[in-house]
Amino acid sequence: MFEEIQNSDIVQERTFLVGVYGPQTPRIQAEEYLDELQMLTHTAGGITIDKILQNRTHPDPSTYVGSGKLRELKRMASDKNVETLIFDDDLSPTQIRNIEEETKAKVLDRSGLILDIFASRAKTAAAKTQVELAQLQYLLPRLTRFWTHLSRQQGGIGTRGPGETQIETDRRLIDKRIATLKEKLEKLDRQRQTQRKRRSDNIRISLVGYTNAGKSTLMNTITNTEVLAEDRLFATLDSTVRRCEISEYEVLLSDTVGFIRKLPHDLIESFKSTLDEVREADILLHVVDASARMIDDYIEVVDDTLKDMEVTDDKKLLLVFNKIDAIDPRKITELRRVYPDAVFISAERGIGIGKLEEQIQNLIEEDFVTETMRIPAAKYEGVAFLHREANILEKKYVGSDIELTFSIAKPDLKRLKSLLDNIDTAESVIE
Ligand SMILES: Nc1nc2c(ncn2[C@@H]2O[C@H](COP(=O)(O)OP(=O)(O)OP(=O)(O)O)[C@@H](O)[C@H]2O)c(=O)[nH]1
Ligand SMILES: [Mg+2]
Repeated sequence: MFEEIQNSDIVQERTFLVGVYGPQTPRIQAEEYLDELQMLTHTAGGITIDKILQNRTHPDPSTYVGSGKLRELKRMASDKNVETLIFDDDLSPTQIRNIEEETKAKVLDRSGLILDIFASRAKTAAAKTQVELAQLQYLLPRLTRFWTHLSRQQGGIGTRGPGETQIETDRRLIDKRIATLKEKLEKLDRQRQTQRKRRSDNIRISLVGYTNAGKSTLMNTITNTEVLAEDRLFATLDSTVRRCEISEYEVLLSDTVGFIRKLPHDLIESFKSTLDEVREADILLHVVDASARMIDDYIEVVDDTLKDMEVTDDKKLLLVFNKIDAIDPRKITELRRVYPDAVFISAERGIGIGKLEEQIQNLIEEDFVTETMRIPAAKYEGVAFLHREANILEKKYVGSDIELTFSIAKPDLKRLKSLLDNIDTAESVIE
């Protein structure tokens, strides 16, 4: 499954994964979280030697787990040759320092790990810039821990003013870099916006969902192309947009970055622009891995993240359960009962795709609007699309114009308006 990373030339970092459970997080849930953390660790190129859970009302403010547990961790780590401890929750700078001092191990938290993965997977200029920005923002409050490391890296570059500490210099360097990156992102954003404007008359559909749900696979199945899809978390970091036809409608389908529980806040912020595709979509297809254990949790994380990003307003949302080839039919029946409006598919095997397209068509056609519009008579004759798609309710001549009242599907109205803008003679017959 992870053969590229398990290449024998590369010595994998040996890790322990550490979490807590208690009244707020039941043990079974905490175990599931650590399974996910293990998957993240694999994706980052690490190997999980053991998973350690402690029962606590809440994490210890100075050492996360209790001090006894910490000593035990230290002993276990040295027994098993483990150099890295990865914690399932974000750690404060104090916690990181204390744990490192006590155990002499390298300490990483969930956000740090996710940021690492994003950094290694980012390919385009936009994704790279976004990730670097997120990393620096994550680093800034943690400088107490990182400053020695940073001063080693940037030692020669900074101009350390008199009386300044190294941390202040680093902080200044980082602030400056953050400002540069933000400027760069704004520029990239403007470019993207111009591209988007050019396509604004199309119906737009976005695939959203938890990481590894099968969004890219579905994109490939629908559009008959090859977007990278693999059994790793965060295979996709950039949105890909493809033009395709769904039940005779020409649509733009976009594949986006997957969400995850406890997505680092800095990442959400910097990936907001990547999610513009989602923000501007007419329909969201929420892809869910039906073979996962805690489906409701996953759905909730995605719903919450979408809400955080304020992208769900005025959008239609279709729940798509994927990977039904990998589950017991009884589970499908149960899911159907709980989610009667959902569609069930296997993106990989091409099962249920016809039904999915039908549902999408229903959503597209669901809301017809009634519109009154004045069109020069010459144009009226020319636009075949109008005659085919609109249901004309009233027609009145006003001078050389025709005033029309008609009902039409919202996306068709968009299309019609852009056709009318681009036609200027009675002779042009535009489809
Ligand atoms: N059994 C089964 N596996 C599937 C199906 N669809 C996708 N997968 C597998 O699930 C894994 C993840 O698929 P992707 O399409 O990369 O998932 P994604 O949602 O794009 O993931 P990220 O880009 O990482 O967020 C891959 O190993 C796919 O082969 C399916 O219908 N059935
Ligand atoms: Mg993907």
